[in-house]
Amino acid sequence: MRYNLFTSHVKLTNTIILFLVIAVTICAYFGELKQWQEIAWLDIVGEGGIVLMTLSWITALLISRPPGKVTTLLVLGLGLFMFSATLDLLDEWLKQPSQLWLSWFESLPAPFGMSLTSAGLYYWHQEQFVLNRQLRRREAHLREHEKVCPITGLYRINYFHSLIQQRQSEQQAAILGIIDIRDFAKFNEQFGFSEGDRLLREISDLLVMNCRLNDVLCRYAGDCFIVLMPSTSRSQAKELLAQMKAALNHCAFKVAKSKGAQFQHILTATMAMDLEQDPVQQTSQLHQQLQQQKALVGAAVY
Ligand SMILES: Nc1nc2c(ncn2[C@@H]2O[C@H](COP(=O)(O)OP(=O)(O)OP(=O)(O)O)[C@@H](O)[C@H]2O)c(=O)[nH]1
Repeated sequence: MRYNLFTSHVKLTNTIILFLVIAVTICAYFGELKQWQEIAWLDIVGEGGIVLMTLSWITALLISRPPGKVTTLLVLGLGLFMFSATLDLLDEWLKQPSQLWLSWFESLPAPFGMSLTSAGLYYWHQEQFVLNRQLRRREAHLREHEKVCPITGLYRINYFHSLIQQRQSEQQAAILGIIDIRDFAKFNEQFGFSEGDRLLREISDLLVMNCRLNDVLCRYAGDCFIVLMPSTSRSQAKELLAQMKAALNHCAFKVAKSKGAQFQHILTATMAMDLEQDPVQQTSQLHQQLQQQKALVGAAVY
């Protein structure tokens, strides 16, 4: 999710603009234009770069983060640093009178801002710790957010393959499970693609809730999910998948603009992870097992 600078962070955005206006006003009011030959262009490039980079960091923070203590500390800290840097930059064009309060005004905000940024980073670390706990069961040893499915928030299948590889290199056994929603194409046709997306999101949340702490759930493709269950016997894995199936079967999904609830029909399959076989082959073998089950139960299962 991206945040709007002018609606989600209106106070912080105004504060940053105010910092810039104050810096320019002070310099314009007290300063005196320098002669052309007195201007150090190299300093302008360096100091201008610092101001622009700080502004771009502030913008990136405001776009990426929700309002709250961490965002406020980081943005105010960087804003004060940018304020000092802007005064420093404008000095290159304007001679400032050597008044003590003015030099304090230029020097003090930067260290104060850096202290605020440091406090913000400390709270960010704590926030991330909590988020990491929430992310368990969705990811294991890696974090590569370009591999995450934006609809369900789950990692895609290539991440799952890297997990298998990792376990193979550590000679650690696991059971692989697959979960498929029946007739999802019909659901899309009947209620629309965006309701289909919402159903996929709800299903993945429910599946994550039914996983144990060390299991990792990923999206296989379309309406199919795959789970890695470490240190698990085949019967435990079957029991776990039966619980997931029951949870999904009983979930009364309320479709927008429809009075009734929709219940899902689920198929699952499991297999023991092979410590030697190629991960891609293993997951497609598991998917094939599922297809065979589909062929066996056909449409009569409902
Ligand atoms: N809403 C939505 N639909 C998707 C997404 N990805 C794939 N699909 C749809 O999911 C459907 C999957 O179709 P199938 O593989 O035939 O699955 P199914 O209709 O459940 O059929 P069975 O599993 O055989 O019962 C297709 O209609 C795809 O267009 C997605 O991200 N969002």
